[in-house]
Amino acid sequence: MTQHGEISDYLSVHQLTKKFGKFTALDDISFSTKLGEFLCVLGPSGCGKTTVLRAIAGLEKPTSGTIVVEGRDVTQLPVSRRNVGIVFQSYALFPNLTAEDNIAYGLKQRSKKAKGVEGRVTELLETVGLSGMGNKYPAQLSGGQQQRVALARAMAISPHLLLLDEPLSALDAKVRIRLRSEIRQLQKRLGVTTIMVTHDQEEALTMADRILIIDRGKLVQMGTPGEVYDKPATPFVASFIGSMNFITKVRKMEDGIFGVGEHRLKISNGRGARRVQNGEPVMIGVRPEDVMIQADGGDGINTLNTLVSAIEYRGSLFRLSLNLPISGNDYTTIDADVPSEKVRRLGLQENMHLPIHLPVDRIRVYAA
Ligand SMILES: Nc1ncnc2c1ncn2[C@@H]1O[C@H](COP(=O)(O)OP(=O)(O)OP(=O)(O)O)[C@@H](O)[C@H]1O
Repeated sequence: MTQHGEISDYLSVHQLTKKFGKFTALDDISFSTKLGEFLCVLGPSGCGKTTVLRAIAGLEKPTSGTIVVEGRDVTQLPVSRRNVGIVFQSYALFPNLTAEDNIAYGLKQRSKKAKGVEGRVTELLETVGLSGMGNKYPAQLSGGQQQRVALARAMAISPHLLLLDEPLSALDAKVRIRLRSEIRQLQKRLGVTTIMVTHDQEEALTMADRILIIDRGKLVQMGTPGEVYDKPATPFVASFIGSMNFITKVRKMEDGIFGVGEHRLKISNGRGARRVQNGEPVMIGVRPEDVMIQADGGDGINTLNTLVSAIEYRGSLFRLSLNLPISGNDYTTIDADVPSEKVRRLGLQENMHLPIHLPVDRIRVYAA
């Protein structure tokens, strides 16, 4: 490791802080990306995602911290000297220029020679699947087509870094899903290192090599989609990506054994469980799809008796709300996602008693 990350890192952001007056929008953010990687910056509205992207682009001057690209400190460089392609949420095309001219705009700015521009534009139109549509104006194109033009325009200058700020959020669901895979395939083919901002967890899970999760200006976790989903570092990450049941007032009894009222749960799930001391209060989390209904077995370990309080139809599955008595009149609610076929086969209904099983390796432990 060097001061600014691994030598092999393509981009590294080091202790990036951005203040707007007294308000800290980004607080000491450090991360790096490899060449050709697709990184998603994910978080709720106002958490600082766009500010991260703008700082990398050179549109926002950091209060402190450094941004290094290919070993070169670019923190003080203007956007024009950073070799980045940017696509924003709103298509931001010039309405009075055709698709072709929009794409050619950056090329012509860079080089006075018009030679070669035409060929490059034709190639880019083909790349984004708009061959033959170059002479249309933005108003004559659908939202998805306009965003493809914006993408072609960003890529026209062959940027080393592609920055996408919620490029799909203005599009309808079907187009969005199609463009997701188109952008990802294109990015892989061109091998351009890409950072995309999104507030859509599904978009991040399906597109990213790695996801960076920001909560109120702080980087809370960075990992592959599988890592952040299976091992969410904090309760915030756990409930922001997918859903998670939390059971509070849990105490560690001994290594691997936790007490919830009169119940004893066996938990073997990595560091979270080992870090806490015996007797310490903790909170545990289990995803609804990991709650097994008794018919799934479990040999009596982590078996809890619940009462079905509600059943909600969700198409391929049902979400069951289950009341779990903790002690005395105290109870907690656990959601379980059960395939529809199984709910029908077992004849599950409201007010039924239902034993459930919590798999030892699917329970997360968090500080109370
Ligand atoms: N120029 C500015 N002046 C003052 N405050 C700003 C400025 N730009 C951003 N902020 C504030 O910084 C915080 C982070 O803004 P940012 O746009 O990065 O959030 P975001 O995560 O991209 O949100 P969204 O998903 O809603 O676009 C917000 O609270 C915002 O109000």
